[in-house]
Amino acid sequence: MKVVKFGGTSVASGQQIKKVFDIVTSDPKRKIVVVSAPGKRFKEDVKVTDLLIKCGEEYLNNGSVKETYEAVVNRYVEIAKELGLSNDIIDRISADLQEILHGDKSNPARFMDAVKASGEDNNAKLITAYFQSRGVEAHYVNPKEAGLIVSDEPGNAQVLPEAYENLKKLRDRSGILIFPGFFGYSKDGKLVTFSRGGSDITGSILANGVGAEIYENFTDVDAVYSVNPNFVENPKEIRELTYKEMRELSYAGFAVFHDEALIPAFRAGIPVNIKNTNNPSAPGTKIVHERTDSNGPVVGIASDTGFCSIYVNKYLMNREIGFGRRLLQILEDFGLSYEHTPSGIDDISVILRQDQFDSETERKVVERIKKELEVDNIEVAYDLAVIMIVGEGMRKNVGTMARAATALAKSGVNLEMINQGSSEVSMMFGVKGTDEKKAVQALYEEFFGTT
Ligand SMILES: Nc1ncnc2c1ncn2[C@@H]1O[C@H](COP(=O)(O)OP(=O)(O)O)[C@@H](O)[C@H]1O
Ligand SMILES: N[C@@H](CC(=O)OP(=O)(O)O)C(=O)O
Repeated sequence: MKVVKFGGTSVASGQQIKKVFDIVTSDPKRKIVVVSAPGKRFKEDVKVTDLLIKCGEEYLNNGSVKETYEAVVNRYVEIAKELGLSNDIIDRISADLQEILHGDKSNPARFMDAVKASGEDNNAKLITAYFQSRGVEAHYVNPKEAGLIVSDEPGNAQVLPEAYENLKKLRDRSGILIFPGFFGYSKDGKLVTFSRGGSDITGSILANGVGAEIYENFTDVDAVYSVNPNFVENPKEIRELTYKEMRELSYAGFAVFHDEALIPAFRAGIPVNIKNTNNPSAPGTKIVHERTDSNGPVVGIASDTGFCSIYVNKYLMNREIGFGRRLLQILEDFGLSYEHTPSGIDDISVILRQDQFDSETERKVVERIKKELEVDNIEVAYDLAVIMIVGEGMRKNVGTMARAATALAKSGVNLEMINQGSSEVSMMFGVKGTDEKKAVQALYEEFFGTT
């Protein structure tokens, strides 16, 4: 049995959904189909999830959403028309959205989750109707009824262990099961969404639950490339990656697959195959425990922006027991999560995502660090980019750090910090956000270039 997930671009139009139908029905093992909300049809298009967020926020702020509401419904109307479906399905979708928008708003985060999730939920219903219209036995499955139980963290849910046992029962159902991605239900029955891009997570959970032989994740590229294709033209395709490599790369910016989506598949030893809906015969990229392919030391280069760093310096920091713990405790007291902590003998930097760090929080954090840790110097820097070079081969290869640092220096990029992951599968470079593209291109040329 295979679990197959189709991303937003694969279900963005009637034409795309016809491709989904062909792919699913071409292999009888493709039984469980996870779908996203309609995504972008072209570069400047807006995803239905983003329209829904706008719609929900407008409703919370002023109660008037006519234009945005119509923009959402129109996406489904266009799809239904292209697929030759009757108006019944559109009536169902409009009624559902109206009910959600007129529902309980006393908890805005919960309200927004319900609005967002309707994108995948209604698309799953529409796609089921299309499969049925083509004479195939297909059933829409609601995550509540299937027992996809998650933690009660709106917009950031995590699967709970009991979900897997519940989902196992899907194996016994007949026909093709169409399952909406992106959300589950808390123990007390409240709808909760995963973080953005979370339909990948749903697919992985289902693959684990039903013990699938493979989790196929269909998107709009032929493979995972060794670097973001928006930064380098025709980058090298990656045939095979280990779970560890893919997790590091997706965490660090490879938007093609959600970093949290690897764990459920990894735990059950289920390989993941990333494939292209527009070119399904291409082999795609396989994510496995151990790869046979021997790339060079580096398999991929990922980057992301929006980081800040808190640099702290204190003479004899290395001798002061508990310094690191007390520093991180201060951050924890403010509910701040950190990403990296490169350190030296007398100094340490803590890298955070800056969207959680406003000026008032910065003032209070800096004040406490100065007072409680009696540091010699503290500096906060904003708008950093973090670049990761990743590859299992780095464990055995000497000199990768030197090659990377030299390539960056030659291209005139100033390194703000360096960190080597303890697993030796990744190296992190912090640079100014404005240098991100230049740095990625220099590293790509060094490790994959032909010159
Ligand atoms: N290293 C990479 N390899 C492949 N695609 C990447 C990479 N980094 C970023 N991307 C982007 O990820 C996109 C696919 O992810 P996404 O837009 O979430 O698709 P979907 O709609 O299928 O969920 C690609 O179109 C590409 O622009
Ligand atoms: N539609 C949701 C969930 C998702 O996974 O979408 P996509 O498959 O288009 O990345 C989002 O945009 O976040």
